[in-house]
Amino acid sequence: MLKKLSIYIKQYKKYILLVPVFVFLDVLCELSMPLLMARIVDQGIPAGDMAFIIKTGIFMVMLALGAIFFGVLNMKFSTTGAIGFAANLRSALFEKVQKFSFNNIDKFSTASLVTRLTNDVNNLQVTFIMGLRLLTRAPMMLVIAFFLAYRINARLSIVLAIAIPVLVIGVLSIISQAVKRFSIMQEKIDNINRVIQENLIGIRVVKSFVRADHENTKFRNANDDFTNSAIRAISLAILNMPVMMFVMNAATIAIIWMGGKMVSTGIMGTGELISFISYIFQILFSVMMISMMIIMSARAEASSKRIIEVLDTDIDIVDNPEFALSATLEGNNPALVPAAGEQDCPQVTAGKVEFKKVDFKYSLTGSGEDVLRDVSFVAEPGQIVGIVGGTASGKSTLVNLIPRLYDATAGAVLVDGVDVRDYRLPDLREKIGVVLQTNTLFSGTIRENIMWGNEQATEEEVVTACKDAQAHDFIMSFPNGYDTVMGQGGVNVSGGQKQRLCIARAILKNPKILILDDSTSAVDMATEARIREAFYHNLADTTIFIIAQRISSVQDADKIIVLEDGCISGIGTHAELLQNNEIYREINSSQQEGVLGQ
Ligand SMILES: Nc1ncnc2c1ncn2[C@@H]1O[C@H](COP(=O)(O)OP(=O)(O)OP(=O)(O)O)[C@@H](O)[C@H]1O
Repeated sequence: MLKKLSIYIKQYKKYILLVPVFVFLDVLCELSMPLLMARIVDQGIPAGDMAFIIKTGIFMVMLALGAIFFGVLNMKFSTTGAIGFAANLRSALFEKVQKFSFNNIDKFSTASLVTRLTNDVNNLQVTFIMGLRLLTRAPMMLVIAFFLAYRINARLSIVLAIAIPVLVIGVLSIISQAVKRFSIMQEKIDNINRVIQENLIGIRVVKSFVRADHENTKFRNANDDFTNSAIRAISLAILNMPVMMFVMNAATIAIIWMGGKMVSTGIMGTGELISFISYIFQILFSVMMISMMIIMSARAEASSKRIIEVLDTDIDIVDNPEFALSATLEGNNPALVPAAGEQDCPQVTAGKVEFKKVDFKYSLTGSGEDVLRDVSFVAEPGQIVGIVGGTASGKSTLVNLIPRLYDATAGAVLVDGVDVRDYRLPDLREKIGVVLQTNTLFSGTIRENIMWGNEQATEEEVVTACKDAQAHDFIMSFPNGYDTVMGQGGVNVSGGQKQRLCIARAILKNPKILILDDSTSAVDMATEARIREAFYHNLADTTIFIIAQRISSVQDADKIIVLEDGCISGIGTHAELLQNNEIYREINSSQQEGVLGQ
C-alpha cells in the first residue's frame, strides 16, 4: 500500500529525506541539555564556579535555540512534503475520476468519491505530517535517551530496561483493540458525509417536500452512530494514559529510591540523578508519541485503502489500444501521445449512426435484466430521429451508447461505419453534442458556460448558437447579458432557460451528432417549435436524436423510434407509425385527448 502511494511523493522526496537529518540534530540538542544541567549541579554549584555555570548556561541556551531552529526546519520540510504529497494524490484521484465511465461512477456513488478526494486525502496528509516527524523523532529520542541514561548510570538503567518493555506491551495491547474501533469510526464518518452531501445536493427537494424533520432524524442517527463509535474507540485509547502514568511513576519512584541511595553513598551526583530522571520522561514521552502514531496510522490505513480502491479501479470504457493516448510523464505534466499515428485514428465525418442487434444491461447497479434487447436501426447523416416510449423503456440508455457513456453488452453501435469502441474517446465525443436529462451549468458567466464545449468560438458563433436555442432574447433581457454570472448549478435561471443554455452549449460544439434527451421538457411548445425550426435550417448536416415525451416534439422527425420495454416496437415517420404502430397511436391519442381536454 505504501509503495503504491509513494509515487505521489515524487518531487518532494528531497524534503522528506531532509526531515530525519533535522530531527536528529533537534534530538541531539534537546538531549544534550540534561547532561549540561547535571554538570552545573554536580560541578559548578558545589565548587561555586560562576564562570563555569555561566559558560555552561550559555551553551544550554544555544542548544535550546538550536533545537528550536532544527525543529522549525523539520516541521517546515515535513509539512511541505505532506502537503505536496496530498496535492499530487488529489490530482491523481481527480484525473482518474475524470476517466471513469458512468458504470465506475455508479459503483462508487458521487458522495463517496467526494469524501475520498477530500476527507480521506486530508487524513493521509495529517498522518503524513505527524508521522514524518514523530516516527523519526520518537525512536531516535528513545534510543539516544536510553544510551545517555545508560552512560550516566548503567545499574539504574536496568529499571528502564524493565519499564520500557512493560510499557510497550501494555500500550500495544490497548492499541491493537483501539485500531479496530477506529476503523469502524472511519466508516461512520463516511456515512455522515453521505447524509450531508445527499441532503445538500437535494436541499431544494427536501424543502419542497417539507422533509427537513425526516432529514434531521436521518442525520441525527448517523451522527449518534458516529459519536458512539468514536466514544468506544477513544475510551479505549485513553486507557493508554493511566497505563503510561503508572509505569512512569513506578519507574521514577524506583529510580529515586535506588538513585537516592547512590547519591547518598557518593556513587552518583545529584545532577546526574536529575538528568537521569529527565531522560525517563523523554523515553516515556517517545513511547506515548509512537502509540499515538499507531492510532493515527490505523485511521490513515482505512483512508489509504479507500483511495487505492479508486486509483486501482479498472476503467471499463477505454480507447481502442491501437489508437489510445498514452501519457508520457514529464515532471508533473502528462503529455498525451497517440500510440498510432494521428492520421490512422478513425474520425467522425458524416454522423451516420447504426445500431446492430444491440443488447445492454447495467452490470454493476442494475437488476441484472437486459435494459435494451436486440435494438437495430440506422440514422442517416443529417436526419432528425425522434425516440418515444413509456417511462423506463430504455430511451436514455439507448442514446448513452452513442458517445460511449456505456458500452453495449452485445451487438455493436457504429458511427460512420466504425464501431464506437474503435474510436479514440476524445475523437468520438468531440463530434457528439449531448444535452442530458439532468442539465448541469457551472459557476461562471453565461458566455463561459456556452463556450465550455468550444473555447475557440467567436462571439458571433456564440450568439448564433444561442439564437438557434432560443436563448439569445432572454440572455439579453438580463442587465449583464452574456456576462451574467451563473449561481452554482445555474440557480438564477429557470428550468426552461437552463435547458436552452445547455442546448446552445451543445450546438456551439458544432457536432456531427446532437443528442437531446428530454431536454425541452421545461420549454413551452411554441419556443420548442422555434428550436426545432432552427435545427432544420441551421443544423441540416447534423444527425439529431430527440428523446421526447410529447409527440409534438418529434412528429416532424425524419424517423421516429418507438421503444417498449427495451425493444423497438416500431420505426417510421409520424404518419407511418400512426398507421401501423399501436403503441404510438395510443401515446398520440392520449396526448391529443389531453390537449382537447384543456
Ligand atoms: N445507472 C443505472 N443503473 C442501473 N439501472 C439503471 C441506470 N439507469 C437506468 N437504469 C434502469 O434502466 C431502465 C431504463 O432506464 P432509462 O433511463 O434508459 O429509461 P427512459 O426510457 O429514458 O426513462 P424516462 O423516460 O423515465 O427517462 C430503467 O429500468 C432504469 O431503472
